[in-house]
Amino acid sequence: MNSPILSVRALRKTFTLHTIDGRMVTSLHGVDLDVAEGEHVALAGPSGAGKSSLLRCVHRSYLPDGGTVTLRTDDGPVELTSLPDRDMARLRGRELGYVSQFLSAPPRTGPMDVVAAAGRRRGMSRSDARAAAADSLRRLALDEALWDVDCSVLSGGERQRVNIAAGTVNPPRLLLLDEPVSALDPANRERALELIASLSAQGVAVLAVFHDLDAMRRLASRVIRFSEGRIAQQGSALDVLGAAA
Ligand SMILES: Nc1ncnc2c1ncn2[C@@H]1O[C@H](COP(=O)(O)OP(=O)(O)OP(=O)(O)O)[C@@H](O)[C@H]1O
Repeated sequence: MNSPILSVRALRKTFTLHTIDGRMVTSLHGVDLDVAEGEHVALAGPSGAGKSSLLRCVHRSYLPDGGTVTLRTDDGPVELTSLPDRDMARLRGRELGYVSQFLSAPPRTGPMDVVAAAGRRRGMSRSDARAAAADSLRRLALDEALWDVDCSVLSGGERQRVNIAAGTVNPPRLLLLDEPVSALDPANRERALELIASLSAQGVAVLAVFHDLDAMRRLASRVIRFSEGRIAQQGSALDVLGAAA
């Protein structure tokens, strides 16, 4: 493997459920994984296995309880679990992206502004960001009549396309995807998967959760199967998922 973009070592996350007598739930029991430049790693496994917890710990929307998450950046390796919040916010703009199933857009903001703002955060000029945003929205077939309407009036599938466009415009070095195409109809899902597939050729490292075996088979250079907060198996999509539909 090329020198990894992302190295996760001994990552642990435990939640304390204060409303249920302080019961502890451990979602990650010491996970190790690397993701190389241009590699697309898909996380598989049953509900509750720890897939989203891993993405959130890498993005640091969850603070892990132990272990390290190291991202290779232009300024060298950066250990994310101990990074000051301000530096973390800066990295999230330039180097690390997260696309969930849900779009979170500021009030009274339209798709064009949301996607162009993502391009600006990743260092593009205002005009380049708007041109790239138009390109992405067109590629995902979002009707141009919707580009300036408030995102809150969009359908679930339209919002997901805005989210994918924002996550992939001038893409970051590492992109985390958590069920990004779950609300898309077949034709729009196809466009979104093609866009995501094209990221590898640009050297973008992707760590993704899809509940859709077909998407994993098409996109993943490696599949990691989680079980109860641990890596149970990893290998090619064929090895881990089998050939059956
Ligand atoms: N914020 C939270 N508070 C308490 N428990 C949580 C929290 N987030 C996750 N968990 C618990 O951690 C475990 C792993 O959850 P996680 O969301 O990572 O699983 P997953 O593999 O992504 O599941 P799914 O495929 O259903 O999204 C589950 O038992 C879940 O209830």
